[in-house]
Amino acid sequence: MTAVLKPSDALLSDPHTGDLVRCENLTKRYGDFTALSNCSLKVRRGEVFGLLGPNGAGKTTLIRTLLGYLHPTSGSCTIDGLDPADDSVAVRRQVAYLPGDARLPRHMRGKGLLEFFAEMHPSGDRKRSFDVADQLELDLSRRVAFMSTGMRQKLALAVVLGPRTPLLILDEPTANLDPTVRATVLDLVSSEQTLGRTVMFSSHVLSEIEQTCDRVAFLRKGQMAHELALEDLFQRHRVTARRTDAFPDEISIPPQLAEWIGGITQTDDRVQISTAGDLAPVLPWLATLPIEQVRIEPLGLHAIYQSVHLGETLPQLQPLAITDSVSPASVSPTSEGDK
Ligand SMILES: Nc1ncnc2c1ncn2[C@@H]1O[C@H](COP(=O)(O)OP(=O)(O)OP(=O)(O)O)[C@@H](O)[C@H]1O
Repeated sequence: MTAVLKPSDALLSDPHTGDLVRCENLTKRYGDFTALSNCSLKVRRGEVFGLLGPNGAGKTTLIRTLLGYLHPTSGSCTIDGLDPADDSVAVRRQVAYLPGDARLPRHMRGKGLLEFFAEMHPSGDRKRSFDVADQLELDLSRRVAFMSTGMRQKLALAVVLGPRTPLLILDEPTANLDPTVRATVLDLVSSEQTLGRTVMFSSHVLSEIEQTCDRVAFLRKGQMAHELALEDLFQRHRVTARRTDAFPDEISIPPQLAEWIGGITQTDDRVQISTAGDLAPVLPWLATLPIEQVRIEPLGLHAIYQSVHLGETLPQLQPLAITDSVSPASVSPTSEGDK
């Protein structure tokens, strides 16, 4: 399903360019517990930015600090140059926010609720909210109390996608939704970008981030562990092949390919090579290796996520050594150029 919002609906003739969101060394402690530690981040205008991280990594804390619901322990953040700690009302005018645990008045019917929120928000737009509800095939005649969890999520999305704010922050927008509706929500997110809005969203579903985002940040234990442009990810591949008997214990990477080839990992019967960048210069070299049953696959966010989760530090633009599918104990000899 495709969203029907038209570019003519755009409010966003924002003359500014550059970063809409900035965090600098943001730290948030709850008592003795550090939920965010020295996080720095920039979200450019007009991009869809994904926040990834395991449960408890600090995603919601970061989002709520950006909105001024929480005050940083140290460091700073701004939205459109405004500091939410000083000017949270002005910041919230710029942002439509879908919390992970959106609570809606249970006694209201869907229709009345959308009208109410459209009137409440300075940039509210009743028609857009109703359009979104329609695309999500939501029955607005029901009371919130009698809606299923997924229906309430749809209603919350219709509330949040209505106002014409420059920034949209969605905390797990597709939680509790079936696969068809998830796809519609991702289409809606992409439409918002077409309309010129900047979108930040968190999700545990890596394929959604891959499909929708321009850049992604990985939070791990409150720290900004890695940032990645998806364009860069799509240039990374993993070559897996069976070693023939002629395969040497060590192979050397031709110097002219050094910037394309990352880790080489070998087990008894197979070899795995990670690449970054255009495959064209690498293929002729691969063809000279004594290997067979060659498989080349895009690296994918999952492999990166696993590496970040395991605490590896990944270089931004250099080739990656991803070893998630090979037990380090079984690797022999361990790689050349491996991290
Ligand atoms: N009010 C609070 N008081 C104390 N600790 C808190 C509070 N809110 C969050 N935390 C802790 O801060 C850490 C980060 O929580 P946060 O909700 O930001 O994580 P998250 O990445 O959004 O997780 P999830 O993916 O599970 O939603 C967690 O360890 C959590 O227990």
